[in-house]
Amino acid sequence: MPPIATAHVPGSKSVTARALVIAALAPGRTRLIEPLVAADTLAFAAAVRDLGPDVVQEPGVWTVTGLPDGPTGASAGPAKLWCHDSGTAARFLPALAALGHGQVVIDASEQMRARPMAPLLGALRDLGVRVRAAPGDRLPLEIDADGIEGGEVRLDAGVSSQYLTALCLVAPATRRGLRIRLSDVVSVPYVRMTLAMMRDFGVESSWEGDTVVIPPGTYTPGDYRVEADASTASYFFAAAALTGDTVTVPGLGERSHQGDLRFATEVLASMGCTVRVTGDSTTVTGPGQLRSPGTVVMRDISDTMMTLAAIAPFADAPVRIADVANCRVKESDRIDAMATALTACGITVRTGPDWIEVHPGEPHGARVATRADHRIAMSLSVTGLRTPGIELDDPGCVAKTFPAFHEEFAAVREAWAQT
Ligand SMILES: O=C(O)C1=C[C@@H](OP(=O)(O)O)[C@@H](O)[C@H](O)C1
Ligand SMILES: C=C(OP(=O)(O)O)C(=O)O
Repeated sequence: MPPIATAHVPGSKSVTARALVIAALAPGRTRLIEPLVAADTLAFAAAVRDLGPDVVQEPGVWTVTGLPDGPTGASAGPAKLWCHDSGTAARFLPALAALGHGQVVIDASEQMRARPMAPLLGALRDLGVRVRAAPGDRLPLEIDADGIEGGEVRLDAGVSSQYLTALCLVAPATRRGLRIRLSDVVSVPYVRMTLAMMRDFGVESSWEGDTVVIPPGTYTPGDYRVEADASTASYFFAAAALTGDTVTVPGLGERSHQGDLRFATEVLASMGCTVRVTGDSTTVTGPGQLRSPGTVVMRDISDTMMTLAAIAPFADAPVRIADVANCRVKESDRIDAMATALTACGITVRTGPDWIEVHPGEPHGARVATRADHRIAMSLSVTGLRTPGIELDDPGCVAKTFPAFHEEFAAVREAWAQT
Protein backbone atom coordinates (compact mmCIF):
# COMPACT_ATOMS: atom_id res chain seq x y z
CA MET A 1 0.00 0.00 0.00
CA PRO A 2 1.68 3.29 -1.08
CA PRO A 3 1.78 6.22 1.37
CA ILE A 4 -1.49 8.22 1.30
CA ALA A 5 -1.90 11.90 2.12
CA THR A 6 -4.91 14.20 2.12
CA ALA A 7 -4.39 17.67 0.64
CA HIS A 8 -6.71 20.34 1.98
CA VAL A 9 -7.20 22.49 -1.08
CA PRO A 10 -9.17 25.74 -0.67
CA GLY A 11 -12.29 26.70 -2.61
CA SER A 12 -12.28 27.36 -6.33
CA LYS A 13 -11.31 30.90 -7.27
CA SER A 14 -13.45 30.78 -10.39
CA VAL A 15 -16.53 29.42 -8.64
CA THR A 16 -16.17 31.97 -5.83
CA ALA A 17 -15.88 34.87 -8.29
CA ARG A 18 -18.91 33.80 -10.33
CA ALA A 19 -20.97 33.16 -7.20
CA LEU A 20 -20.16 36.67 -5.95
CA VAL A 21 -21.50 38.28 -9.14
CA ILE A 22 -24.58 36.07 -9.24
CA ALA A 23 -25.31 36.62 -5.54
CA ALA A 24 -24.91 40.37 -6.02
CA LEU A 25 -27.68 40.24 -8.61
CA ALA A 26 -29.97 37.77 -6.80
CA PRO A 27 -32.72 39.46 -4.80
CA GLY A 28 -32.26 38.16 -1.25
CA ARG A 29 -29.57 36.38 0.73
CA THR A 30 -27.04 33.95 -0.74
CA ARG A 31 -24.62 32.05 1.46
CA LEU A 32 -21.37 30.90 -0.14
CA ILE A 33 -20.10 27.90 1.80
CA GLU A 34 -16.30 27.43 1.91
CA PRO A 35 -15.45 30.23 -0.54
CA LEU A 36 -11.83 30.85 -1.47
CA VAL A 37 -10.26 33.28 1.01
CA ALA A 38 -7.22 34.64 -0.84
CA ALA A 39 -6.01 37.94 -2.30
CA ASP A 40 -8.00 37.59 -5.55
CA THR A 41 -11.36 36.78 -4.00
CA LEU A 42 -10.95 39.18 -1.07
CA ALA A 43 -10.41 41.98 -3.59
CA PHE A 44 -13.40 40.76 -5.57
CA ALA A 45 -15.68 40.68 -2.53
CA ALA A 46 -14.58 44.15 -1.44
CA ALA A 47 -15.33 45.50 -4.91
CA VAL A 48 -18.79 43.92 -4.94
CA ARG A 49 -19.46 45.57 -1.59
CA ASP A 50 -18.29 48.89 -3.03
CA LEU A 51 -20.99 48.51 -5.68
CA GLY A 52 -23.76 48.26 -3.09
CA PRO A 53 -24.56 44.64 -2.23
CA ASP A 54 -23.73 43.61 1.32
CA VAL A 55 -21.02 40.94 1.73
CA VAL A 56 -20.46 39.62 5.26
CA GLN A 57 -17.36 37.46 5.63
CA GLU A 58 -17.27 34.86 8.39
CA PRO A 59 -15.01 31.80 8.63
CA GLY A 60 -16.27 29.27 6.08
CA VAL A 61 -19.28 31.36 4.98
CA TRP A 62 -19.72 34.54 3.01
CA THR A 63 -23.23 35.95 3.07
CA VAL A 64 -24.17 38.20 0.18
CA THR A 65 -27.34 40.22 0.13
CA GLY A 66 -28.24 40.98 -3.46
CA LEU A 67 -29.64 44.29 -4.53
CA PRO A 68 -33.08 44.72 -3.01
CA ASP A 69 -34.58 46.31 -6.13
CA GLY A 70 -33.67 43.34 -8.26
CA PRO A 71 -31.16 42.67 -10.99
CA THR A 72 -31.49 45.97 -12.82
CA GLY A 73 -30.73 48.00 -9.71
CA ALA A 74 -26.98 47.51 -9.32
CA SER A 75 -26.73 51.11 -8.13
CA ALA A 76 -23.12 52.04 -8.38
CA GLY A 77 -22.86 55.66 -7.36
CA PRO A 78 -19.37 57.14 -7.44
CA ALA A 79 -17.39 54.00 -6.61
CA LYS A 80 -13.71 53.03 -6.85
CA LEU A 81 -13.07 49.35 -7.34
CA TRP A 82 -9.66 47.76 -6.79
CA CYS A 83 -8.98 44.43 -8.55
CA HIS A 84 -5.49 43.80 -7.19
CA ASP A 85 -3.86 41.16 -9.49
CA SER A 86 -7.11 39.45 -10.40
CA GLY A 87 -8.11 38.91 -14.04
CA THR A 88 -11.49 37.55 -13.03
CA ALA A 89 -12.20 40.68 -10.99
CA ALA A 90 -10.87 43.04 -13.67
CA ARG A 91 -12.95 41.37 -16.40
CA PHE A 92 -16.19 40.56 -14.52
CA LEU A 93 -16.56 43.80 -12.57
CA PRO A 94 -16.87 46.30 -15.47
CA ALA A 95 -19.91 44.38 -16.72
CA LEU A 96 -21.45 44.23 -13.24
CA ALA A 97 -20.74 47.90 -12.61
CA ALA A 98 -22.32 48.88 -15.95
CA LEU A 99 -25.69 47.53 -14.74
CA GLY A 100 -25.91 50.27 -12.13
CA HIS A 101 -26.20 54.03 -12.33
CA GLY A 102 -23.40 56.52 -11.73
CA GLN A 103 -19.67 56.68 -12.13
CA VAL A 104 -17.38 53.76 -11.37
CA VAL A 105 -13.58 53.76 -11.55
CA ILE A 106 -11.86 50.37 -11.84
CA ASP A 107 -8.15 49.91 -11.25
CA ALA A 108 -5.67 47.17 -10.37
CA SER A 109 -2.00 46.38 -9.77
CA GLU A 110 0.71 47.12 -12.36
CA GLN A 111 0.64 43.42 -13.28
CA MET A 112 -3.09 43.49 -14.00
CA ARG A 113 -2.90 46.91 -15.72
CA ALA A 114 -0.64 45.25 -18.31
CA ARG A 115 -3.20 42.56 -19.21
CA PRO A 116 -5.60 42.96 -22.17
CA MET A 117 -9.13 44.29 -21.67
CA ALA A 118 -9.94 45.67 -25.15
CA PRO A 119 -12.35 43.01 -26.49
CA LEU A 120 -14.54 43.27 -23.38
CA LEU A 121 -14.53 47.06 -23.36
CA GLY A 122 -15.32 47.10 -27.09
CA ALA A 123 -18.31 44.81 -26.55
CA LEU A 124 -19.57 46.92 -23.65
CA ARG A 125 -19.29 50.05 -25.79
CA ASP A 126 -21.18 48.31 -28.59
CA LEU A 127 -23.91 47.67 -26.03
CA GLY A 128 -24.06 51.39 -25.29
CA VAL A 129 -21.96 51.46 -22.11
CA ARG A 130 -19.81 54.59 -21.76
CA VAL A 131 -16.27 53.44 -20.89
CA ARG A 132 -13.01 55.40 -20.90
CA ALA A 133 -9.78 53.48 -20.38
CA ALA A 134 -6.00 53.97 -20.33
CA PRO A 135 -4.13 53.82 -23.68
CA GLY A 136 -4.48 50.42 -25.32
CA ASP A 137 -7.85 50.02 -23.62
CA ARG A 138 -6.23 48.88 -20.40
CA LEU A 139 -6.88 49.59 -16.74
CA PRO A 140 -7.55 51.97 -15.07
CA LEU A 141 -10.98 52.63 -16.57
CA GLU A 142 -14.00 54.73 -15.84
CA ILE A 143 -17.62 53.79 -16.55
CA ASP A 144 -20.64 56.09 -16.61
CA ALA A 145 -23.10 53.39 -15.70
CA ASP A 146 -26.74 53.56 -16.66
CA GLY A 147 -27.88 49.96 -17.01
CA ILE A 148 -27.47 47.77 -20.09
CA GLU A 149 -30.25 47.61 -22.64
CA GLY A 150 -29.04 44.33 -24.17
CA GLY A 151 -29.50 42.83 -27.62
CA GLU A 152 -26.95 41.34 -30.00
CA VAL A 153 -23.21 41.88 -29.58
CA ARG A 154 -20.08 40.47 -31.20
CA LEU A 155 -17.16 39.31 -29.10
CA ASP A 156 -13.65 37.97 -29.66
CA ALA A 157 -12.85 35.80 -26.62
CA GLY A 158 -9.77 34.27 -28.25
CA VAL A 159 -7.42 35.89 -25.71
CA SER A 160 -9.57 35.34 -22.62
CA SER A 161 -12.85 33.57 -21.95
CA GLN A 162 -13.30 35.94 -19.01
CA TYR A 163 -14.72 38.58 -21.41
CA LEU A 164 -17.47 36.16 -22.38
CA THR A 165 -18.16 35.05 -18.82
CA ALA A 166 -18.50 38.69 -17.78
CA LEU A 167 -21.20 39.30 -20.39
CA CYS A 168 -22.99 36.03 -19.64
CA LEU A 169 -23.17 36.65 -15.89
CA VAL A 170 -24.82 40.06 -16.28
CA ALA A 171 -26.99 39.14 -19.28
CA PRO A 172 -30.09 38.17 -17.25
CA ALA A 173 -30.00 41.60 -15.61
CA THR A 174 -30.02 43.51 -18.92
CA ARG A 175 -33.35 44.78 -20.18
CA ARG A 176 -33.50 42.59 -23.32
CA GLY A 177 -31.04 39.83 -22.51
CA LEU A 178 -27.96 39.17 -24.65
CA ARG A 179 -27.26 37.34 -27.87
CA ILE A 180 -23.46 37.04 -28.04
CA ARG A 181 -21.88 36.17 -31.42
CA LEU A 182 -18.37 34.76 -30.93
CA SER A 183 -15.53 35.04 -33.46
CA ASP A 184 -13.21 32.95 -31.22
CA VAL A 185 -13.06 31.60 -27.69
CA VAL A 186 -10.38 29.99 -25.45
CA SER A 187 -10.67 28.21 -22.12
CA VAL A 188 -14.10 26.86 -23.08
CA PRO A 189 -14.60 24.83 -19.87
CA TYR A 190 -14.66 28.11 -17.94
CA VAL A 191 -17.58 29.29 -20.05
CA ARG A 192 -19.35 25.96 -19.48
CA MET A 193 -18.77 26.54 -15.74
CA THR A 194 -20.36 29.98 -16.03
CA LEU A 195 -23.47 28.70 -17.78
CA ALA A 196 -23.74 25.71 -15.41
CA MET A 197 -23.53 27.98 -12.36
CA MET A 198 -26.11 30.32 -13.84
CA ARG A 199 -28.38 27.28 -14.18
CA ASP A 200 -27.59 26.33 -10.54
CA PHE A 201 -29.07 29.74 -9.64
CA GLY A 202 -32.14 29.30 -11.86
CA VAL A 203 -31.13 31.00 -15.14
CA GLU A 204 -31.18 29.03 -18.40
CA SER A 205 -29.11 29.84 -21.49
CA SER A 206 -28.19 28.26 -24.81
CA TRP A 207 -24.89 27.99 -26.66
CA GLU A 208 -25.10 26.71 -30.22
CA GLY A 209 -22.29 27.13 -32.72
CA ASP A 210 -20.92 30.64 -32.34
CA THR A 211 -23.91 32.08 -30.51
CA VAL A 212 -24.72 32.27 -26.79
CA VAL A 213 -28.25 33.40 -25.96
CA ILE A 214 -29.32 34.48 -22.47
CA PRO A 215 -32.79 35.96 -21.94
CA PRO A 216 -33.62 38.46 -19.21
CA GLY A 217 -34.28 36.72 -15.91
CA THR A 218 -33.69 36.65 -12.19
CA TYR A 219 -31.18 34.60 -10.21
CA THR A 220 -32.60 32.66 -7.28
CA PRO A 221 -30.63 33.28 -4.07
CA GLY A 222 -29.74 30.38 -1.76
CA ASP A 223 -26.93 28.40 -0.18
CA TYR A 224 -24.07 27.41 -2.50
CA ARG A 225 -21.12 25.18 -1.66
CA VAL A 226 -17.87 26.12 -3.39
CA GLU A 227 -15.94 23.08 -4.59
CA ALA A 228 -12.18 22.74 -4.02
CA ASP A 229 -10.01 24.48 -6.63
CA ALA A 230 -8.96 22.05 -9.37
CA SER A 231 -6.06 24.21 -10.61
CA THR A 232 -4.63 24.37 -7.07
CA ALA A 233 -5.21 20.63 -6.67
CA SER A 234 -3.04 20.07 -9.77
CA TYR A 235 0.14 20.79 -7.73
CA PHE A 236 -0.71 18.05 -5.24
CA PHE A 237 -1.69 15.59 -7.97
CA ALA A 238 1.56 16.38 -9.81
CA ALA A 239 3.50 15.87 -6.58
CA ALA A 240 2.06 12.35 -6.28
CA ALA A 241 2.89 11.77 -9.94
CA LEU A 242 6.55 12.61 -9.23
CA THR A 243 6.98 10.73 -5.98
CA GLY A 244 4.86 7.65 -6.75
CA ASP A 245 2.79 8.39 -3.64
CA THR A 246 -0.98 8.81 -3.30
CA VAL A 247 -2.87 12.01 -2.57
CA THR A 248 -6.58 12.58 -2.07
CA VAL A 249 -8.22 15.98 -2.52
CA PRO A 250 -11.63 16.14 -0.81
CA GLY A 251 -14.30 18.48 -2.16
CA LEU A 252 -13.39 17.89 -5.80
CA GLY A 253 -15.46 15.11 -7.32
CA GLU A 254 -17.37 13.88 -10.33
CA ARG A 255 -19.93 16.71 -10.22
CA SER A 256 -17.16 19.32 -10.54
CA HIS A 257 -17.78 22.31 -12.80
CA GLN A 258 -14.01 22.76 -13.34
CA GLY A 259 -12.30 21.76 -16.56
CA ASP A 260 -8.91 21.76 -14.83
CA LEU A 261 -9.83 18.44 -13.19
CA ARG A 262 -8.95 17.05 -16.64
CA PHE A 263 -5.30 17.65 -15.74
CA ALA A 264 -5.63 14.61 -13.46
CA THR A 265 -8.18 12.52 -15.34
CA GLU A 266 -6.65 12.98 -18.81
CA VAL A 267 -3.08 14.31 -18.62
CA LEU A 268 -1.74 12.52 -15.54
CA ALA A 269 -3.67 9.36 -16.40
CA SER A 270 -1.98 9.33 -19.82
CA MET A 271 1.40 9.62 -18.04
CA GLY A 272 0.82 6.43 -16.08
CA CYS A 273 -0.89 7.75 -12.93
CA THR A 274 -3.87 5.99 -11.40
CA VAL A 275 -6.71 8.48 -11.01
CA ARG A 276 -9.96 7.84 -9.14
CA VAL A 277 -12.76 10.40 -9.05
CA THR A 278 -15.62 9.71 -6.62
CA GLY A 279 -18.72 11.70 -5.72
CA ASP A 280 -16.75 14.09 -3.55
CA SER A 281 -13.02 13.50 -3.94
CA THR A 282 -10.19 12.83 -6.39
CA THR A 283 -7.24 10.55 -5.69
CA VAL A 284 -4.04 10.26 -7.72
CA THR A 285 -1.27 7.70 -7.35
CA GLY A 286 1.98 8.19 -9.22
CA PRO A 287 3.69 5.47 -11.29
CA GLY A 288 7.25 4.22 -10.86
CA GLN A 289 8.33 6.10 -13.99
CA LEU A 290 6.33 8.93 -15.59
CA ARG A 291 5.52 8.36 -19.26
CA SER A 292 5.60 11.26 -21.68
CA PRO A 293 2.14 12.05 -23.02
CA GLY A 294 3.78 13.32 -26.23
CA THR A 295 2.00 16.46 -27.40
CA VAL A 296 -0.76 17.76 -25.13
CA VAL A 297 -3.14 20.43 -26.43
CA MET A 298 -3.93 22.58 -23.39
CA ARG A 299 -6.08 25.35 -24.90
CA ASP A 300 -8.96 24.34 -22.60
CA ILE A 301 -6.92 23.96 -19.40
CA SER A 302 -3.97 26.31 -19.77
CA ASP A 303 -3.69 27.18 -16.05
CA THR A 304 -2.24 23.67 -15.66
CA MET A 305 0.37 24.12 -18.43
CA MET A 306 2.98 25.11 -15.82
CA THR A 307 2.14 22.11 -13.61
CA LEU A 308 2.82 19.78 -16.54
CA ALA A 309 5.99 21.64 -17.54
CA ALA A 310 7.21 21.35 -13.94
CA ILE A 311 7.07 17.54 -13.94
CA ALA A 312 7.96 17.08 -17.61
CA PRO A 313 11.76 16.75 -17.05
CA PHE A 314 11.05 13.50 -15.21
CA ALA A 315 9.08 11.90 -18.06
CA ASP A 316 10.71 9.30 -20.30
CA ALA A 317 10.62 11.47 -23.46
CA PRO A 318 10.06 15.14 -24.42
CA VAL A 319 6.70 16.70 -23.51
CA ARG A 320 5.25 19.28 -25.88
CA ILE A 321 2.42 21.51 -24.68
CA ALA A 322 0.54 23.12 -27.56
CA ASP A 323 -2.08 25.83 -28.18
CA VAL A 324 -1.41 27.89 -25.06
CA ALA A 325 -0.76 31.33 -26.62
CA ASN A 326 -2.79 33.17 -24.00
CA CYS A 327 -0.44 31.91 -21.27
CA ARG A 328 1.77 34.77 -22.42
CA VAL A 329 -0.73 37.40 -21.21
CA LYS A 330 -1.60 36.11 -17.75
CA GLU A 331 0.03 37.10 -14.45
CA SER A 332 3.33 36.70 -16.34
CA ASP A 333 4.44 35.44 -19.72
CA ARG A 334 4.11 31.91 -18.44
CA ILE A 335 5.75 30.19 -21.41
CA ASP A 336 8.83 32.35 -20.98
CA ALA A 337 8.75 32.13 -17.17
CA MET A 338 8.71 28.31 -17.15
CA ALA A 339 11.31 28.07 -19.92
CA THR A 340 13.64 30.47 -18.10
CA ALA A 341 13.26 28.74 -14.73
CA LEU A 342 13.71 25.20 -16.04
CA THR A 343 16.66 26.29 -18.18
CA ALA A 344 18.25 27.79 -15.04
CA CYS A 345 17.95 24.29 -13.53
CA GLY A 346 19.80 22.74 -16.47
CA ILE A 347 16.81 21.42 -18.44
CA THR A 348 16.55 21.78 -22.21
CA VAL A 349 13.41 23.72 -23.15
CA ARG A 350 12.22 24.94 -26.55
CA THR A 351 9.40 27.42 -27.04
CA GLY A 352 7.30 29.01 -29.77
CA PRO A 353 4.55 31.62 -29.82
CA ASP A 354 1.97 29.18 -28.46
CA TRP A 355 3.94 26.13 -27.32
CA ILE A 356 6.62 24.87 -24.98
CA GLU A 357 8.62 21.65 -25.19
CA VAL A 358 10.44 20.27 -22.15
CA HIS A 359 13.10 17.60 -22.53
CA PRO A 360 13.91 14.85 -20.04
CA GLY A 361 16.78 15.50 -17.64
CA GLU A 362 17.83 15.64 -14.01
CA PRO A 363 17.34 19.29 -12.91
CA HIS A 364 19.81 20.89 -10.51
CA GLY A 365 19.06 23.52 -7.87
CA ALA A 366 18.92 27.23 -8.73
CA ARG A 367 17.31 30.45 -7.55
CA VAL A 368 14.33 30.84 -9.89
CA ALA A 369 12.20 33.85 -10.80
CA THR A 370 8.49 33.45 -10.04
CA ARG A 371 7.69 36.78 -11.75
CA ALA A 372 5.15 37.39 -8.96
CA ASP A 373 3.02 34.63 -10.50
CA HIS A 374 1.43 32.26 -7.98
CA ARG A 375 1.26 29.37 -10.45
CA ILE A 376 4.95 29.61 -11.39
CA ALA A 377 5.80 29.45 -7.66
CA MET A 378 3.50 26.49 -6.97
CA SER A 379 4.60 24.59 -10.09
CA LEU A 380 8.31 24.96 -9.37
CA SER A 381 7.68 23.81 -5.80
CA VAL A 382 6.59 20.52 -7.36
CA THR A 383 9.82 20.29 -9.39
CA GLY A 384 11.61 20.94 -6.09
CA LEU A 385 10.31 17.64 -4.69
CA ARG A 386 12.89 15.82 -6.79
CA THR A 387 15.40 18.69 -7.09
CA PRO A 388 17.20 19.86 -3.96
CA GLY A 389 18.15 23.52 -3.98
CA ILE A 390 15.36 25.11 -6.04
CA GLU A 391 14.80 28.46 -4.37
CA LEU A 392 11.84 30.71 -5.26
CA ASP A 393 12.67 34.42 -5.38
CA ASP A 394 9.17 35.32 -4.13
CA PRO A 395 7.48 32.40 -2.35
CA GLY A 396 4.80 34.74 -0.93
CA CYS A 397 3.23 35.37 -4.36
CA VAL A 398 1.10 32.24 -3.80
CA ALA A 399 -1.18 34.50 -1.69
CA LYS A 400 -3.09 35.34 -4.87
CA THR A 401 -5.00 32.05 -4.65
CA PHE A 402 -3.56 29.96 -1.78
CA PRO A 403 -1.82 31.87 1.04
CA ALA A 404 -1.14 28.62 2.98
CA PHE A 405 0.23 26.72 -0.03
CA HIS A 406 3.74 26.12 1.32
CA GLU A 407 2.43 24.90 4.69
CA GLU A 408 -0.04 22.50 3.06
CA PHE A 409 2.59 21.23 0.62
CA ALA A 410 4.95 20.55 3.55
CA ALA A 411 2.14 18.76 5.43
CA VAL A 412 1.52 16.45 2.47
CA ARG A 413 5.24 15.65 2.19
CA GLU A 414 5.31 14.97 5.91
CA ALA A 415 2.32 12.62 5.67
CA TRP A 416 4.06 10.69 2.89
CA ALA A 417 7.30 10.51 4.87
CA GLN A 418 5.49 9.06 7.87
CA THR A 419 3.46 6.35 6.17
O1 LIG B 1 -13.07 32.51 -15.86
C1 LIG B 1 -12.22 32.16 -15.05
O2 LIG B 1 -12.50 31.99 -13.83
C2 LIG B 1 -10.85 31.91 -15.51
C3 LIG B 1 -10.59 31.73 -16.85
C4 LIG B 1 -9.24 31.43 -17.37
O3 LIG B 1 -8.75 32.58 -18.02
P1 LIG B 1 -8.71 32.78 -19.63
O4 LIG B 1 -10.08 32.64 -20.14
O5 LIG B 1 -8.14 34.16 -19.76
O6 LIG B 1 -7.79 31.72 -20.18
C5 LIG B 1 -8.26 31.02 -16.28
O7 LIG B 1 -6.94 31.11 -16.75
C6 LIG B 1 -8.39 31.90 -15.05
O8 LIG B 1 -7.50 31.49 -14.04
C7 LIG B 1 -9.79 31.82 -14.49
C1 LIG C 1 -4.89 33.48 -14.93
C2 LIG C 1 -5.22 33.39 -13.65
O1 LIG C 1 -5.98 34.23 -12.96
P1 LIG C 1 -6.76 35.57 -13.34
O2 LIG C 1 -6.91 35.63 -14.81
O3 LIG C 1 -8.07 35.44 -12.62
O4 LIG C 1 -5.93 36.66 -12.78
C3 LIG C 1 -4.75 32.25 -12.82
O5 LIG C 1 -5.24 32.12 -11.67
O6 LIG C 1 -3.93 31.45 -13.27
